[in-house]
Amino acid sequence: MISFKEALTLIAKHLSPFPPIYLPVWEAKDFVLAEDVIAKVDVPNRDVSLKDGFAVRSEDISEANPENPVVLNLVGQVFAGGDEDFEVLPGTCVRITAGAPLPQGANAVLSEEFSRVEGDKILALADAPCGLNVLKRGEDLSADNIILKAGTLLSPMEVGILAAAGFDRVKVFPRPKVKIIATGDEVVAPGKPLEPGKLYASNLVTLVSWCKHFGFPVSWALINDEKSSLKKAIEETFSQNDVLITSGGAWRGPKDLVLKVLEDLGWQEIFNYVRIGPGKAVSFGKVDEKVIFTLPGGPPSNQMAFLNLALPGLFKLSGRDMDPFPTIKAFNRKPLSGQKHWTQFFFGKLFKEEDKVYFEASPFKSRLSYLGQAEALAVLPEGKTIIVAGEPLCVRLLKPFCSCSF
Ligand SMILES: Nc1nc2c(c(=O)[nH]1)N[C@H]1C(S)=C(S)[C@@H](COP(=O)(O)OP(=O)(O)OC[C@H]3O[C@@H](n4cnc5c(N)ncnc54)[C@H](O)[C@@H]3O)O[C@H]1N2
Ligand code: MOO
Repeated sequence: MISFKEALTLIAKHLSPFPPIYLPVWEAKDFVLAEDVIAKVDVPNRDVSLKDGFAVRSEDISEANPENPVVLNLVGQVFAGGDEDFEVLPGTCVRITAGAPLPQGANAVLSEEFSRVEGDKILALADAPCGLNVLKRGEDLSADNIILKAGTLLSPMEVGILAAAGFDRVKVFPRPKVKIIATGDEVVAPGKPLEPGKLYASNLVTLVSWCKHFGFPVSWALINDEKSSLKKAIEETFSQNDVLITSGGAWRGPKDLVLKVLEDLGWQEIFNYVRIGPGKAVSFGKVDEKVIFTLPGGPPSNQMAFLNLALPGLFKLSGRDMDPFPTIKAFNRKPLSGQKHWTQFFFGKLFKEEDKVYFEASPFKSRLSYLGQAEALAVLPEGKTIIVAGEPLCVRLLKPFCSCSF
C-alpha cells in the first residue's frame, strides 16, 4: 500500500487537462483559462468622465472657490454612448455624464456638486486640476497587454473583464464527463421500496451531488453484484464519459467485483489501496485514456476517498489546483489519534468562541448522521500519531463558514 502523498503524486503525474475548448464568456465561469489573454480593445476606448458634472479647461477655473466662483458658458451636453462632438473653448464648458467621452479642449471634469447652474451659465465653485475625474483611454485595460494569465480560474468578475476586453468566447480547459456506478445487491435507488437488509444509495446521491456542486457533467447507474452487468455498465461508461468512479465492491470478498472486472478489461492499475483512514480501499487506474477511481462502499470511506483523491483528480483534469476546498486555521478541541504510518482524516464541526475557531472531530460510529453535520475536514498526517487538544490545525471547509469574530 502506498502513502497518501504518493497517491496524490501519482494522480498529478498521470492526469493532465484535456485539449482546450472555446466557450462563450457567458458559460466560462469556474473554468480555467488555457492561454494568456491579451485585450483586444482599450478600456475605455476614449478618454471618459468618471463623474456627472462639467467638462472644463482646468486652467479656466484654477482660481475658483465658493467666495470667488468662475462663470463659464454652457455650450452643450454629452452623454455616455452619445456621439455629440463639442469643443470646449476658453471660458466655456460642456455638461457631461459619467462614462461620456471627454470633449475636445477639455482636460478635467468639475463634479456637479461644486457648481451652480444659472441659465446657460455655470458657476464653478472649486478648481479642477488637470485630469481630475477623467479616465484616460486604455488606463483600465490596455489593448495588446496581458489581462489574465493562463491557469486563472474564472470568477464572475473575470468573465466580465474578458467581455470588456473584446471577447465573446474564451479558450478554457473542458471539465471531464463523469459517470458514477454504485454496486451492491443491497443498494436501492431512492424512491424504490426498501426490503429488509437493503439500504438506499446514499453514497451515490452524495457523489453525484459533489460533482454537480463543482460543475462536472455527471450521470450515474446502480448495478447489482453480477459480473456481466458490471462489465457491460463499465464498457458503456467508457464509450460516453472521460471518468468512471465506482462506489462499493472494492474490497476482496467474493461479491467485490469491481477490480476483477477492471482486470478483465485490461486496466492499467496505477495504485491499489492507500494508507488512509477511512478510505483505504481506493484504487486509481486507466483503460486507454479513460480514468478510473474505485471507491470503497462504507459511507465515511467512500467520502474520504472521493474528497481526498478522486476529487483532486477531477480538478487536475480540469486544469485546476488540486485542492478543492478553502482552508482556515482552527484549534483542535478533542485529541485526534492515529497510526504512525497512516494518514487519518476527520470530519468535524466548527465552533467560534471569542476570536478563535475550534474544530471538533465527529465520532464515526453513527456514520451518516455525522457525515451530514460535517463542516470541515482535518488531517492527521503520516508520521504523527496525535494532535493534542489546543493544537492549531489547518482545516478544509466543506461548507461556508465565517471565521470573523466581529
Ligand atoms: N477484512 C476486512 N474487511 C473489510 C475491511 C477491512 O479493513 N478488513 N474494511 C471494511 C470497510 S471499512 C469498508 S468501507 C469496506 C470497503 O469495501 P467495499 O467497497 O467492498 O464495501 P461494500 O461491501 O461495497 O460496502 C460497505 C458498506 O457500505 C454500504 N454501501 C455500499 N454502497 C453504498 C451506497 N451506494 N450508499 C450507501 N451505503 C452503501 C454497504 O451496504 C456496506 O454496509 O470493506 C470492509 N471490509
Ligand atoms: O471505512 Mo468504512 O466507510 O465502512 O468505515
